[in-house]
Amino acid sequence: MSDQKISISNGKLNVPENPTIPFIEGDGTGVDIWPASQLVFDKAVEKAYNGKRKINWKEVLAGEKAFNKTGNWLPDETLDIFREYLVGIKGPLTTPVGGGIRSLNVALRQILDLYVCLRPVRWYEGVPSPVKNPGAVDMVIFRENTEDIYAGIEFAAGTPEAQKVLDFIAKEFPKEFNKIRFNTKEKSEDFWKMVGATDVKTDVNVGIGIKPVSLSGSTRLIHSAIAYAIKHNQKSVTLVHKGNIMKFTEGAFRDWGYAVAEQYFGDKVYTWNKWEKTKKEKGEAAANEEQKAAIAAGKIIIKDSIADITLQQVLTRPEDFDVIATLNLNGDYLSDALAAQVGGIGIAPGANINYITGHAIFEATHGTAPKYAGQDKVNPGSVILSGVMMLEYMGWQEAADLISRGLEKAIASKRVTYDFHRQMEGATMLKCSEFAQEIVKNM
Ligand SMILES: NC(=O)C1=CN([C@@H]2O[C@H](COP(=O)(O)OP(=O)(O)OC[C@H]3O[C@@H](n4cnc5c(N)ncnc54)[C@H](OP(=O)(O)O)[C@@H]3O)[C@@H](O)[C@H]2O)C=CC1
Ligand SMILES: O=C(O)CCC(=O)C(=O)O
Ligand SMILES: [Mg+2]
Repeated sequence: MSDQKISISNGKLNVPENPTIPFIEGDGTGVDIWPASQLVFDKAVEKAYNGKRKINWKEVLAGEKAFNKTGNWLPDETLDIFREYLVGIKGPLTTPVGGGIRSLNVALRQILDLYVCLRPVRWYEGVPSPVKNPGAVDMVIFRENTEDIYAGIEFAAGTPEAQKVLDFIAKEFPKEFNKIRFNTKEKSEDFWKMVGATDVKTDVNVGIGIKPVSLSGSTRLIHSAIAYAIKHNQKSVTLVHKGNIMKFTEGAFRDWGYAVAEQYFGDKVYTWNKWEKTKKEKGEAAANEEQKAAIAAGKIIIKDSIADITLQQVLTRPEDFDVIATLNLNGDYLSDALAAQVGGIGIAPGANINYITGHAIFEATHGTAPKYAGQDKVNPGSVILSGVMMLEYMGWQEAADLISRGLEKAIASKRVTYDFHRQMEGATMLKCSEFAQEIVKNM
């Protein structure tokens, strides 16, 4: 098949009839999920466009497969191809805990500057859920994808690098240095007894991590979230942060968020920042009246919520949340927690997008689930729905709709993979590949 590239001009994607789309199969359960997903995508495109359109899949390497074949975890060629072809899709990649390589998933997002991690969370009729009213869960998470502690600026305890940073803080910021508990490696025997250990002779003590959060990084993420809320007629955007504790990173994210809303979106939005101002000047009743009028006029409410209570409230009052804009780590936690409410991680899709350059890589929210690798067992729904997001992004809505419908019907007929089967009464358990075929049958 000829090599046709997706391109972008004046902010609009140009998608040829037979676009080449690079994909990464993924580690672990990637070998099961990818072929199942590709089958669904190809059948949907064929059915929607009677063979007039077809995706030309191009495998690119990353993770274990890349390392085994090339000695490199993330070959430059893979990055070049994603740059060149604009839109791609990937399976999960393994990241070891503690030592070893840094996350390839995070590296792809950072190197290609895919600053929005977009994770919609909605319920499909019939999907088993631990909450009473899963239908009320309909949120879209905009997770900042390039900064925060994911920048990976960390120094292991006991290394000369960590010591250098500690020495710098001791010299330049003595007050802050004293806030670092156990800031010296000189410890007496009594000290080690006090922490519950004996016989410890080690230089290892304080590991250091740095959390960069910028005005530019926050602005572009929050701008995208509000623009999305306007385009999709959403009622609110909630800025989720832990700004009471991390004042100049997460607190700044909130303040910059309100500034973005007021500066760029003017009378399309009403912010809680404005509510506070009116309350101070004219009292609470006047502020409430102002907000009520803004809602009646169809304005989007821009509000904020502290991260810990947010994790409770998305469970207890999900109808209060529409679009959520948040920092990288909060977004990671929130997306797995929210996925649980609507059927779990096996059906939670996502996309990494740069809305300016048009680059996008679609990927599941879950990881490699290594204990199930190669068993043809896990739910391919998360990658399949990420593919639905990709088709929508390309403007191939008809193919996207066919897949959504096929998935809904497969679930309604209770023919599902193990994760849904264990929560459903009277369901038939299908393998990963069989569930994909079931979706195709129901398209
Ligand atoms: N973007 C990416 O590529 C990501 C990669 N990772 C990486 O994946 C590896 C494993 O991470 P881990 O924390 O175990 O998280 P995983 O998401 O891989 O797995 C955790 C659990 O989630 C459930 N699960 C995961 N995938 C599916 C699926 N397709 N269908 C049904 N259930 C599923 C399983 O639950 P149960 O046991 O209940 O059946 C599984 O044991 C790590 O190396 C991590 O860094 C993690 C997240 C994202
Ligand atoms: O990169 C990883 O291994 C984990 C990433 C992750 O948890 C996520 O993107 O949600
Ligand atoms: Mg995660």
